[in-house]
Amino acid sequence: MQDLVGAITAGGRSSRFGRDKAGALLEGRTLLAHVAASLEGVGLRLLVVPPGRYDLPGWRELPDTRPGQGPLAALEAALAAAQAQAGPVWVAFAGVDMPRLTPAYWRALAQERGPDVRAVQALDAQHRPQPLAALYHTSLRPAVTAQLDAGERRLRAAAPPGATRTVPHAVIETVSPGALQNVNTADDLAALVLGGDRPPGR
Ligand SMILES: Nc1nc2c(ncn2[C@@H]2O[C@H](COP(=O)(O)OP(=O)(O)OP(=O)(O)O)[C@@H](O)[C@H]2O)c(=O)[nH]1
Ligand SMILES: [Mg+2]
Repeated sequence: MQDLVGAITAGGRSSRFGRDKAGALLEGRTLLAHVAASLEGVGLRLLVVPPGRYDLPGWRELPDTRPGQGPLAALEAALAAAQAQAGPVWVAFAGVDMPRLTPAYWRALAQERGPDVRAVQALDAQHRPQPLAALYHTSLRPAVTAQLDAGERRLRAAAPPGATRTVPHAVIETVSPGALQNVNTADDLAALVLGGDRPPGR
């Protein structure tokens, strides 16, 4: 994991959750702390967030270059900073709301990197590629900038169809059960607390 840069995008409004979901507690730790723990082994840690919002030791705060423009804009900022600080490198890009991510999850994705690959994504139970909790190479930054300049805001646009590898859901469930569970609402969190096994609700 040392050769990965970790980036957590944490500038959302949690409008569906009703209060800042990054600070919500699950098993005595915040959701943000759970996600950060999954990336403890990476070489460089970036938190894309409005300045001063969180105190996350070991993580370097990185302000949005296009504040409030969503996770695709946060990915642009992360790829640019990763390239500037570490050169051409893979970025493990996560949201604040996937507390079941683990180092084993990221290792499973990292195994799919290759010379002609620019993004690696997990497939959910419906075989849909998951754009958060995915790997993106810094060489995608110019394409992401062009997409944003053209008005694109969907994170899923970042993964180039011809250069994206996917990891089957069955593999994900074997190495890191429930890793894709995503907390968008209070009910999603309650389901996790109860050990429920809902599909990701993004
Ligand atoms: N840095 C940054 N992160 C963002 C931005 N918008 C959303 N995110 C993050 O993207 C991730 C996934 O977004 P959502 O699950 O929709 O979270 P959200 O936008 O806070 O929640 P809703 O308001 O309910 O959509 C979360 O980790 C958010 O914090 C943004 O403009 N900048
Ligand atoms: Mg979400």
